[in-house]
Amino acid sequence: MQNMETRQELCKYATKIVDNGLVVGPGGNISAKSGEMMYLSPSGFALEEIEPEQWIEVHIPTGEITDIGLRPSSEVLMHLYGYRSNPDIGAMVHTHPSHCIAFTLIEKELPVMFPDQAALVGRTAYVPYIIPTTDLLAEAVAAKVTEASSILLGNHGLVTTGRNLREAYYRTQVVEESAKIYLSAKAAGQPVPLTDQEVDDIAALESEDYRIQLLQKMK
Ligand SMILES: C[C@H](O)[C@@H](O)[C@@H](O)C(=O)COP(=O)(O)O
Repeated sequence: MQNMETRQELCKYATKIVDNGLVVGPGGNISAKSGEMMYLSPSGFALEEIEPEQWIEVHIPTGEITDIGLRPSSEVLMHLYGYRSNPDIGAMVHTHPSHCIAFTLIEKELPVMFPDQAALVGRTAYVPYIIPTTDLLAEAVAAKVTEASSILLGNHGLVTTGRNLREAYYRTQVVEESAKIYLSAKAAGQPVPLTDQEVDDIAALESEDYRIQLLQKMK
């Protein structure tokens, strides 16, 4: 079996995603890149039920799928185009977090509100509702993954990217927490986000060390 380490890592984060309520039932799909291959969840599975050998191998340059008798996620194009669009991406996580979806029902642009959000995620992009699983949605997401590591999908969910699964997963958690904070602040009054200058100051501070410290803190 090729790339057992990547497959095991995928199983680990698939379970965390479910345990943290970021999807329910058979929702969501995740992938990780290894060389020219991506390993993607099969379609219709609850993420935590996927066994290491069931992750679907897809050749990123050609889109060729290694046949193991399971269908790849219906969002295969979204993952494929994402890796093609931004070669720095090592993992992609698509979830349906409830506060993110609620946020997109009333707003589009998620403001940057607190330092960990600025440092770990930065600005979140937005794609209006497009029918799931379509080439159109895949193209729209691929156009955003060069400018943002998190993309809210209107009336649908969230896509995050990272250099690895851990980074993409933490970003999912932070964006969901941000949407939750925004919605509770909005219910109480008018949220006051960080200014552009304050966000840029965090980005300037953002030596790799600072990010790594934050990531370790969040372990
Ligand atoms: C409409 C689907 O739920 C879509 O959002 C899809 O991305 C999903 O979450 C699960 O589909 P797969 O099991 O095919 O990955």
